Amino acid sequence: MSQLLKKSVKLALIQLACTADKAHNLSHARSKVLEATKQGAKIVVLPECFNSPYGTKYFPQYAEQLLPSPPTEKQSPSFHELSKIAKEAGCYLVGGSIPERHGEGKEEKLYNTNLTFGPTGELLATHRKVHLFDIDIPGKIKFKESEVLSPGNKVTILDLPEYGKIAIAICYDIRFPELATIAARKGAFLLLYPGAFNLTTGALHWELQARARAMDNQVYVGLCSPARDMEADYNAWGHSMVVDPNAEVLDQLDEKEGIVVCELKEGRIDEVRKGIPIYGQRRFDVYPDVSAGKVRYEE
Ligand SMILES: NC(=O)CCC(=O)C(=O)O
Repeated sequence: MSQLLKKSVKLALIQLACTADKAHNLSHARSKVLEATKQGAKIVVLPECFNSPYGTKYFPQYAEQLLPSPPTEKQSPSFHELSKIAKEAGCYLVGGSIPERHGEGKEEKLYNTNLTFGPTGELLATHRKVHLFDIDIPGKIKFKESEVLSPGNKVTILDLPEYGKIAIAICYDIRFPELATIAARKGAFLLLYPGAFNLTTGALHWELQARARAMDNQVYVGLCSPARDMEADYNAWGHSMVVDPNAEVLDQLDEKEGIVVCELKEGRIDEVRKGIPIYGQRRFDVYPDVSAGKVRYEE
């Protein structure tokens, strides 16, 4: 069996206390990433909307232009700061997400976009949230990202030469197991979701979704939330966590700011898949319509 994870690696999830002050969020993110890499982390993840409040009214105000790439400092301070942080810390930096503005006038669109940088500061991948968070649970929570955001249209998988492939998606994307399954079938050892669940759905589904994606695909899963702020319009669930390929929670935070650092072990995926060998037992002859088919993805 081929090793999906070529060598053990430490993953850090930074549950950042995000504020309305973008410059502060960026410098705070820098100090937390450096703290994580001092603990040996080589892959570091920031939360969804880590440099702005989370809410449809905030997205236009905080949006940055990313294309054509590279943007200028003025067009995207976050792009430049994340690139510098990745280089200074010498890590793969999965930069949570930021609101992105693309196009002008009637053509203008906003996206919820992840930027991922490599240890020399180069941009490795972008992922625009594919499934927008539109829900309405009477008396509990109503949220409609699609009022202001447009969806992305690809599965995002990237190859980290020393370790193997990882996949990135954003928050509500986790509810659509197809993205995860496609990424795992294409060889990802780790599925990462910067995300900001809330007090209603977080309690119900956050851990369940993380463990389900790990169990279905027998890969590592990391969910990285902002810290909870009860003064903010949107109260994030927190509980950033790492789940192993056997769907066991390796570590998780509570709702406060913090860092989770976990070692992802070479050989663990193979061990789990050997014990419960669903990978070799699929019956695509019975359900050919759910095989990967024509999927738009980027490596
Ligand atoms: N930011 C989000 O996409 C939130 C998703 C969420 O809370 C959920 O229940 O799903």
